[in-house]
Amino acid sequence: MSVISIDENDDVLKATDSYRQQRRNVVALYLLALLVMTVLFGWLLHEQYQQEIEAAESRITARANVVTEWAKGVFAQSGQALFGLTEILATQEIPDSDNTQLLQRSLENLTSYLPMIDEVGVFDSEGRLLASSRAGRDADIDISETRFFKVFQHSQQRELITPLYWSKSDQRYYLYHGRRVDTPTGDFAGVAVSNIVPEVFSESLEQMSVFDGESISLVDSGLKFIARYPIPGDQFPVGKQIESSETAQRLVSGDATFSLSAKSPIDGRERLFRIQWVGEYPMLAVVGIDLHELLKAWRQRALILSLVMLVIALLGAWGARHYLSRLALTYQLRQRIEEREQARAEAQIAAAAFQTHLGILITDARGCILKVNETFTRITGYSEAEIVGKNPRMFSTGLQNAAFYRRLWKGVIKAGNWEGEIWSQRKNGELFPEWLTISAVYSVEGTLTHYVATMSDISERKAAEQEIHQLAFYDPLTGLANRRLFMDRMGTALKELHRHQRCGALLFVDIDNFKQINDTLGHYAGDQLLQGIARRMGQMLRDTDTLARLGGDEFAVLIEGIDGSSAQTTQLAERIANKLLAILSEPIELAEESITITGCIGITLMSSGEHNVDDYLQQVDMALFQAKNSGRHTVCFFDPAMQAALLAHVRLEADLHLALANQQWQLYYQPQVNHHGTITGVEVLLRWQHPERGLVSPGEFIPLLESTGLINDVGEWVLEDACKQLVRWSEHPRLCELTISVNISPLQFRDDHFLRRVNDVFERTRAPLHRLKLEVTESLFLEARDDARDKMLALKAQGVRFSLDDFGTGYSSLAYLAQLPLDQLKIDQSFVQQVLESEANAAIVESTIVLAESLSLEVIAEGVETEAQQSWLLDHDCQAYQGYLFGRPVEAKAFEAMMLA
Ligand SMILES: Nc1nc2c(ncn2[C@@H]2O[C@H](COP(=O)(O)O[C@H]3[C@@H](O)[C@H](n4cnc5c(=O)[nH]c(N)nc54)O[C@@H]3COP(=O)(O)O)[C@@H](O)[C@H]2O)c(=O)[nH]1
Repeated sequence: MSVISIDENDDVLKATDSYRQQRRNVVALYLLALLVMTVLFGWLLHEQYQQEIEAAESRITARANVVTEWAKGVFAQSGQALFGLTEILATQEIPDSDNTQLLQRSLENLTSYLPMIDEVGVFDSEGRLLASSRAGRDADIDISETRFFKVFQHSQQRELITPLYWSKSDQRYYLYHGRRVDTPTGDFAGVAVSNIVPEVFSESLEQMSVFDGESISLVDSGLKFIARYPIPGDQFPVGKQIESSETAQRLVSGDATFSLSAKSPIDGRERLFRIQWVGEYPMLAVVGIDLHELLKAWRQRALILSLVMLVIALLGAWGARHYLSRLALTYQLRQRIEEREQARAEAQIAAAAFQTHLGILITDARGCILKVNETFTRITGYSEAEIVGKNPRMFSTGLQNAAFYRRLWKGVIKAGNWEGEIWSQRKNGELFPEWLTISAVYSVEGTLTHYVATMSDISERKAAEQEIHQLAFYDPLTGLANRRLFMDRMGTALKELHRHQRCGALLFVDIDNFKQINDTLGHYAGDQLLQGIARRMGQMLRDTDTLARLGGDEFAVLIEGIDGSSAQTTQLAERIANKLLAILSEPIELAEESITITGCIGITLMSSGEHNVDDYLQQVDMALFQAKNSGRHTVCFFDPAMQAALLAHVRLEADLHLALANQQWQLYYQPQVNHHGTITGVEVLLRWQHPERGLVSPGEFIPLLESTGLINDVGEWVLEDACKQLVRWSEHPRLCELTISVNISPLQFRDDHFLRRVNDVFERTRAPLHRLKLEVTESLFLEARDDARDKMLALKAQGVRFSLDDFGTGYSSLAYLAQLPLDQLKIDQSFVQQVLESEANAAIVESTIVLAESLSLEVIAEGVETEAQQSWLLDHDCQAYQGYLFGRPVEAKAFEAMMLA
């Protein structure tokens, strides 16, 4: 396995890239230098070539000029001779054929001093030969039909030279130079013609010195050779036609002088020619220079330069190659060094890795242990010497079956490795969980060579996981499932329930007065109690049931998988609940005391319906609430009606929050009378004018006001409204004596701000406080008695009076009652209404009246509905009454109307 890091791989790749880049740069540089050198040398050679050509051109131009001038001289000489001859003939008239001898002699004289003229002849106006410088010339010669003659005959042309003309009679070429002869009167008299022989020009050209490869030619207007020098071979072919369309074209286009390169028709050598007309004559001077000869020196220089370039290129190539091979060598060396470094690093890493916190075990392909590391020894307790040569099978614990190992090896063979949790054993026999990975190692050829196993002891981790699991899902005090696990089990149970169409039951168990036990015996005892209860309930329930502690003294039991009707399930759940209550009520030893407790159980049945976990929890909660409300040691099943009531309760509570702001509160007044039947005062009773439900009774909403804390605000409103009423009545002569009794909830009274709020009301209303009576109940004095008493005293000091409401229903300490600043005892209507039927009630009422008398308190009986009841009360010295007999609670207006009627 390679242990080269990604960074190192990057370095290797970078080095390779850099090497390749350098190699490319060197090659590119060399090619660039080669290109520059080639261009430079090429330019140099081209320049030199141009110079050679230009020098040659100027040389042949000068030579052509010389030849031209010279040829012109030849024609000028011929012309002068003819001019002289024709002038003489014009003045002396042309002799007739009979006396031409004189003329012939003249002509002979003429040719003797003009060597370029072979013959001079004179023709008459009919074209017949009159005389010739050549003796014995045939007199019948007639040139009248020649174009040459006709030019003179039909025009005023004075002089004309022909191109090369083949003389049939002489069997040779001539250039004929003719001049018109006129009569003295100026008419056409004939033509004097001189025959110029081409050889004249050849001989003259021979006199010229020419360079190697240079040629000088005279060519007629029909591009036939007249003369040339030098002449290849013995004889020059005068009249040889030159086949050069380019030359012909240039001549036709009117070029008087031009240069061109062409192959010589004479010797076949490539030449640069200078061609120009010889004046006005039908002759061209052509000077050529052999390009091969001309460029000989240039070619030599080009060759030398090319050789130099080749040498430089070769040297450059050699240098570049040398540099590249050095570069390659450096790169290879560097690579080798890096490979060696990497190999060393890998070896170090491998060695370090082998001594890792993981235990490592290496076997050969047959599973024979070859090597283990120190960590392995530390984990298992086996030293390398003890284990090498053995098979790892020795670590198997038997906790994994054969199928497990089959899967394991299948994984190793198929995927090349396997990893997982497995139990192993140490040398001392201790079993421990380990995380094991097994990798198969193959050679380059693909043969299995080794197995490498790494292992880590995960016993601590497992223990920690177990602890975390325990903390997360179990109650640390009782070891029972906690709320989270219970919810989870509920979810699973519901799914099972739906799948198998079974029933289940959910029970909530609550210990009665657990708080008191905690408060009185201490939290340690409370904990012991909870542990004891948990143990007992756990022993009683089946393993398939789930018992959980949800918090505080609240336990939950989940009973699953009940096969049967809902009636059977109900019976079973009830039986279990009763058993639970029974074991709860068994005495338990706590803080060296034997305690007996009771509990309440709420039950809801679960079936495959539409309810979810939350629904069932809500239902069982309600059932428990119901059970608790029904008294101690009770079992209650969830009842949908109960749910509806609770829902209504919840809605009512929501509406209550809006009632004050929406002015939905009203005060009703119920009269209180003395034994004469005179109304002495009223009790104000709160009513809630609900927008949908109509008038709601205080029995429904006062507990809600108390549980929500709204009682303080609403109670303050009642007091303030009552005080305002007192103020209003105090101004009315027939109402000013009335007292008003206001009910004060114990919660309201106990509030820290009660006194301040009441005083604020008094401040705001300025009510006559001696007519205000506050009705308090006995429950006010169950706790924080002194505080209640202090508040009463504070108010009493301002003139406020107190009535003890519902007297007889509580557990008041009479001794303490005596210490309270009370003014009145109010006998509860439950006693009053049964006073005639129940001796016990009558006895209570009687003793209450006596007690009030002994404490110097007034006494009033409430709930008086019949005259018999009033009569009985009067007989027993109760002289104040309240009840439907004297008037139901009514609105202020109705009450006032009744009073004033
Ligand atoms: N803290 C506050 N408590 C209040 C306030 N207003 C009322 N209450 C308390 O609510 C309870 C129920 O009151 P209510 O429904 O108004 O019933 C009162 C009378 O209507 C009823 N009564 C009076 N005479 C008779 C009778 O002859 N027969 C009969 N069946 N009932 C009768 O008794 C209730 C008055 O009781 P009490 O206060 O004990 O004198 C009730 O406990 C009220 O105290 C309030 O503003 N604040």
